[in-house]
Amino acid sequence: MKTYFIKEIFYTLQGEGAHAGRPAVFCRFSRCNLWTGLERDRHRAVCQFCDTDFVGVDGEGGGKYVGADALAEAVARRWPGGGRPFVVCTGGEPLLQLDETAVDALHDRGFEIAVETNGTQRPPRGLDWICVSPKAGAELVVTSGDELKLVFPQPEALPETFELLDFRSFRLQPLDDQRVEENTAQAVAYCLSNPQWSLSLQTHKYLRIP
Ligand SMILES: C[S@@+](CC[C@H](N)C(=O)[O-])C[C@H]1O[C@@H](n2cnc3c(N)ncnc32)[C@H](O)[C@@H]1O
Ligand SMILES: Nc1nc2[nH]cc(C(=O)O)c2c(=O)[nH]1
Ligand code: SF4
Ligand SMILES: [Mg+2]
Repeated sequence: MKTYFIKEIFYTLQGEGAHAGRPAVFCRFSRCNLWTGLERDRHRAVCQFCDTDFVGVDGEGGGKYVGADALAEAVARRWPGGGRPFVVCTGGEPLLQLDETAVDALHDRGFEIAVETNGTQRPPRGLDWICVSPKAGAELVVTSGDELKLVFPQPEALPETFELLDFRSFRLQPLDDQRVEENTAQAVAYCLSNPQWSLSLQTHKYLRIP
């Protein structure tokens, strides 16, 4: 049986994108192909702006889950009951580990399954919502999906490069770094001039929730 390496599993509101405000269980997979997650490696990573700790399995609800049923049970235990159960698989890069067996196990427990991915790995069949966030310098292999959410600005990944791809919506998410306010103003201006693009705020950071 396959072992899934999970940093943390927690229940909160989806903070970003089209589903912002929706209650969701977050399943954060360990590891990414674009950064080791170690601060000493950040300067030489393909993706240098990551705001997330995805190293190891030591977070709340984290662990090494042996088999898809064990993982899906751990996710299901976090859902309070009622509504349509919703899980957001993120990371790290979830598509390094999330496979069709895990998708089936989550569906068996009634979950609608969303993923947040950097778009460099082919997704398993059956996902209900695919949000791709392209990274400058990383080859994009997922060129269709539900939502394209570009962290902005990335000088080597301009919005124009993506706007003809097969996504149902296009969003700019201001880069959260020391210049987040300028980045946000620039993203607002870009959306106003290019109305194919909408703004995605990381509302959980304003709300101070996980
Ligand atoms: C931590 S990533 C994990 C999923 C996947 N590896 C990816 O990059 O899409 C989750 C989301 O946060 C975004 N993100 C990461 N660091 C960010 C930052 N400093 N500012 C804004 N968004 C950020 C990513 O682009 C992605 O949309
Ligand atoms: N509330 C909340 N919403 C999120 N949407 C995407 C997140 C992520 O880290 O992938 C995230 C997160 O970490 N927290
Ligand atoms: S691809 Fe995603 S998880 Fe990996 S370093 Fe970049 S933002 Fe973080
Ligand atoms: Mg996050």
